Amino acid sequence: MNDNKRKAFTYSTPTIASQQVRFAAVAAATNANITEPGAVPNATQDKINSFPLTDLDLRKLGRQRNIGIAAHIDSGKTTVTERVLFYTGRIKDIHEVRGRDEVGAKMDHMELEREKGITIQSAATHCSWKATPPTETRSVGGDVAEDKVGAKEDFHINIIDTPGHVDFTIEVERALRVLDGAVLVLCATSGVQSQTITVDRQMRRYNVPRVSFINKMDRAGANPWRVIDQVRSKLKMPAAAVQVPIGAEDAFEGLIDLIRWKTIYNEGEKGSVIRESDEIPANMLEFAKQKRAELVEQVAEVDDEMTEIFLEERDPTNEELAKAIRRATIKCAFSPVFLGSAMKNKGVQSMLDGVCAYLPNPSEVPTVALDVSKAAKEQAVEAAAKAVEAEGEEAVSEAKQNAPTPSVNLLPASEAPLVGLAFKLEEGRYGQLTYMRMYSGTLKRGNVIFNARTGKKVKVPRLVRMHSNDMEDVDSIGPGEICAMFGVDCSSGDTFTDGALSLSMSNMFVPEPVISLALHPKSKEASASTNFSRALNRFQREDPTFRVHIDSESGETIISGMGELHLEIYVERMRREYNVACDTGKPRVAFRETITQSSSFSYTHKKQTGGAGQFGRVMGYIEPMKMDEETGKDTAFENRVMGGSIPTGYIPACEKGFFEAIDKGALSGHSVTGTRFVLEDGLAHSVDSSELAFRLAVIGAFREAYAKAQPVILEPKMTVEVVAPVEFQGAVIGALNQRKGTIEDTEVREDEFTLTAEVSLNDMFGYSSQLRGLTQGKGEYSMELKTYAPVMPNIQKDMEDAYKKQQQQKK
Ligand SMILES: Nc1nc2c(ncn2[C@@H]2O[C@H](COP(=O)(O)OP(=O)(O)OP(=O)(O)O)[C@@H](O)[C@H]2O)c(=O)[nH]1
Repeated sequence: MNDNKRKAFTYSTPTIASQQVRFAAVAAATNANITEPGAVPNATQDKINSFPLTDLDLRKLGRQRNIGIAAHIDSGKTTVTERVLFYTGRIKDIHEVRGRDEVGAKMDHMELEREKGITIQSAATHCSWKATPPTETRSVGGDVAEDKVGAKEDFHINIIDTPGHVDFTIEVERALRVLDGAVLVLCATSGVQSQTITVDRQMRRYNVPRVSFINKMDRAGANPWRVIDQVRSKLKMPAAAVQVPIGAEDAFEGLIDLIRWKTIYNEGEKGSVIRESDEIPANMLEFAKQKRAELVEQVAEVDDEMTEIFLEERDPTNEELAKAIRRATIKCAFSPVFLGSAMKNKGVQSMLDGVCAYLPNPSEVPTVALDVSKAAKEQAVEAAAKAVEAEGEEAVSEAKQNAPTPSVNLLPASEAPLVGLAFKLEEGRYGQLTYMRMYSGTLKRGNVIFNARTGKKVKVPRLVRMHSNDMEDVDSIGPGEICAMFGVDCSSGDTFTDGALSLSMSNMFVPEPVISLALHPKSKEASASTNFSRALNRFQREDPTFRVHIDSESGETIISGMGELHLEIYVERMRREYNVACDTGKPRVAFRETITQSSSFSYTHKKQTGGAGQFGRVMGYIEPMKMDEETGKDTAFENRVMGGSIPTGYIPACEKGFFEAIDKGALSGHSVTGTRFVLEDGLAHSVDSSELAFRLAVIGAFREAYAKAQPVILEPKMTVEVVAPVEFQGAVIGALNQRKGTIEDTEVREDEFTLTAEVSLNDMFGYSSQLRGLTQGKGEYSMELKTYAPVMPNIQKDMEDAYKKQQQQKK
């Protein structure tokens, strides 16, 4: 080991000059579509830049972290969060998830969550933490030091504990959209699981840097090195441990910190006292050296400065190493791995130090907003036209239509114009609670703010900070913070400003529901009561993946969502919170239809019945469309009509017609997805044309084109992951084969195995009770949407025949 100088590790509180450099660096590193502030002459950007970060802002932001805790189901997120709250002094005692004390974890505050022992809604909280920098010693001299951690407040951390179950994936999406960093919790035995892969994908979608925490080091079969290998191979994320465990499984005692080169033991009541020592156990010295070398090598792969040090064959100083880890983590190029056992109260404080040391503060995360002002749009259209001026009129017109909405970079300056994103709504005991992430400016109680989507003004009567379901009133909230407002009417995803600038934060990815069921109140009184519809309205406003519609044929209320558990929870909440007990129909898979090739249309809708006629002619084509990764949308209407052959006033009616037409596909009555409708030309009549005529023309045109575009029926294919004791492996495989599943991977560890298979959702009904029966209740499974794939031709034929018969009967 080299003579590591213990220089003070700064948390690199950014300077104003370094801000500009950072934007460029982070933008390049994360591949984000970011314009460097000031690079384009832009009045809005100039205005934003005229409110630079003050020294006070920088000091505050440097100590601010907004983090999420995300993982596969049951990895221990809630248990970890509970420990964090205890060690930071936010809660006075620890209550276990499904604990015997019947209190339940603080963060699982819904009655249902405590009963089922799962997290359903993400909960927000905040705490203060006196972090020990990775290059400093916890003690003030002496070999062995004791320090009551958390005694002195320092870093301010907002935490969101998210559900692990895939049915509640929107909660994870929402949280990651507004967080600056995350802790990815992994189980030391089960490693990277299916939902870990989903969470990883979501983190990448929003460029969220993460530290990893391998939990459950006390479990039989715990093997952090295998888990780290999986993070590298399955998640393709360079990662290395910054700690080495002392002892394993039952004998897991403590950790060796590979940067500070110290041993760490949790002692005292519930592990709240940390004992540190410079003495590395002799039998571990070689191994620890080897692991530190591995850490340096991994970081050198992704950080230029560390590469140089590596090539010089020099041992980096602790400070150099910690800084390189920080740079690489913020670029999302590396994840430092911490180890511990939340349940046995070990390692959580060091992980928290890691959050403060390696995850970015709000000023280090590029924040892009769309400039939706009229002036900016006009400027963008002009610039787009100018760029293709030489290519002729058609190119100019196309460029004008496709001109992107200009974007600007926000700075989290407290004096800057206010911009905040309402990322989550919750109807609580005291009315609607709107969670906001503040991106710039300061929000004060009593302020009047503007909803960028609706243009409506609202007054903020009450501002609170959340601590699970408890709240604390505050007078103002600064940039980079997370808070909640009371009494502000809006939808999830709305942007709020103070009216000084017309800005909108980009949209959130909303996955489409995969399952639906019919729902009716058990009693006539309940059906007539307003509670039934009030509950459904509330759930829809809170959760964009929960949808309700009335089936036009049966008149039944149909609810759709992300899985059986998702819908089951809402039915249960309806009974408990609204006193409406409901009967449900059999869950049905949300099939879809799509086209497999382009086809053109030229369609005239013409009706001459006495008085005014109807006339509308539309020409163009439909084509397959891929899903937009950012928004999750895969249908679009594109207007390319030039020269006014269809008057612009009729275009919205055409668009309406398209969305009406795709609501029910011609093959099976399921909605049509993956389709773009391009309207190129048409004809109108000065007297007989109307909005209705064009709407009907588009519906007719779509039908004509659809039949020629080789349509197919799609079904959701799921990735199913089963973990069970080895003796049940044969039975589990047999049952999945019967369900026409394709086994993709099996991994056997000492006494349990993990199996991954692809199975149609339609073949998965009743699997949880079957698995319970097959494995004496010891098997667990999780399931998530992998893809939509065409159903087998014979099934498509059966579905088409059944739909035709149903249509004929109606006639
Ligand atoms: N052996 C062991 N068990 C743990 C540890 N941490 C959590 N558990 C247990 O694992 C189970 C799941 O823990 P939770 O904290 O609810 O996990 P979660 O990830 O929040 O679960 P969901 O929110 O339902 O996804 C509980 O029974 C915990 O007691 C640990 O360090 N070691």
